[in-house]
Amino acid sequence: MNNFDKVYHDLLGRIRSEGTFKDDRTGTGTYSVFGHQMRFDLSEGFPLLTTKKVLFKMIATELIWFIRGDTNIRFLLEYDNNIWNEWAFKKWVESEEYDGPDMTDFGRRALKDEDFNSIYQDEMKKFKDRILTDDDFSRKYGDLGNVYGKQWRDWIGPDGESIDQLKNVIEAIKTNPDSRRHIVTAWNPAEIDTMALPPCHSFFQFYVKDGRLSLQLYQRSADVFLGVPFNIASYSLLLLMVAKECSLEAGDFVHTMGDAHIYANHIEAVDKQLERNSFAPPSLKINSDASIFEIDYEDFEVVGYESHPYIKAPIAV
Ligand SMILES: Nc1nc(=O)c2c([nH]1)NC[C@@H]1CN(c3ccc(C(=O)N[C@@H](CCC(=O)O)C(=O)O)cc3)CN21
Ligand SMILES: O=c1ccn([C@H]2C[C@H](O)[C@@H](COP(=O)(O)O)O2)c(=O)[nH]1
Repeated sequence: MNNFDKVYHDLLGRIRSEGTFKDDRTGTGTYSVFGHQMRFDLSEGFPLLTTKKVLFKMIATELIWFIRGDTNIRFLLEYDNNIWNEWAFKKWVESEEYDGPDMTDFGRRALKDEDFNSIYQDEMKKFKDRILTDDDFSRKYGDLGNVYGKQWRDWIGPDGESIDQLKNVIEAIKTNPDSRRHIVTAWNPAEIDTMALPPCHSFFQFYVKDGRLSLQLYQRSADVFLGVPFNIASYSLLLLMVAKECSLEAGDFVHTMGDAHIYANHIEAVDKQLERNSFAPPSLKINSDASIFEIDYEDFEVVGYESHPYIKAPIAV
């Protein structure tokens, strides 16, 4: 087993053996542990898991969306990235303007009721088309509130001033590498209620030693089967980009989690994945000298990614 897949399988295995059942906001139910840490040494390759297929395009376009300070799903949909649809859709169907079929609790109902699921799929398709084609509609209902991108790039301070945390942290790494204050936080308590979902990957810190840049993330809540493979690759990609920007080598991505859970309806999928062996990890090339603020999805190249097939599982909304 390669080291990357191994530490991830260790977490799955730990939750399978020690995780206790816990109800959760989505009504799905989870097996959960509190407090877990994984470490990925990026000199060994790029941690895109190989025991199931993980879609790099979804990860890279979401990260570019954060870096641009964008909070509207239109950008994601332009790349056919559908991972945030449900949370924008929820705001739409709960709004005064929505007068279509009742979509209460659509996430869970779509799993249980086939007739409802087909009505839901129709409504979702109409919603996506409108986000892509209708500017006013998209401004109003495509926006997820002041989520990651807004806080990273345009945190509003007490006097209304804009704070660009990402730009500041990169400047500080370059000019004062030994600082212990290289921090970006998406957790803005004053704005949580504007957000479609309070930040899960909430807070990260950089660390420089011997020409190597490391990053540690605190993730308050971790959907270990669907979210975590994305989060690992996303922060590793961010680390590679910031390291390049600062002319440093990429060191370790340290992933610290609070409530690390497997949803009850992912257990079968997890057990299937746990039976698989890994391939050698891929590597990642950035084929451009553009700054992190200008980089495009097309500038990334995943080299040598061999994986087992997808394992489908429903997302808890
Ligand atoms: N319950 C939950 N888990 C999450 O991981 C999560 C949320 N909610 N809400 C916000 C974002 C959205 N994220 C998501 C959403 C969907 C997938 C997902 O379904 N992944 C599939 C393939 C997706 C596709 O093909 O479009 C996978 O197999 O990885 C992953 C991460 C991560 N976050
Ligand atoms: O990047 C992400 C975003 C979300 N998640 C998961 C973690 C939880 O399962 C849900 C959020 O629900 P809360 O009730 O707000 O904790 O989304 C993730 O793993 N990674």
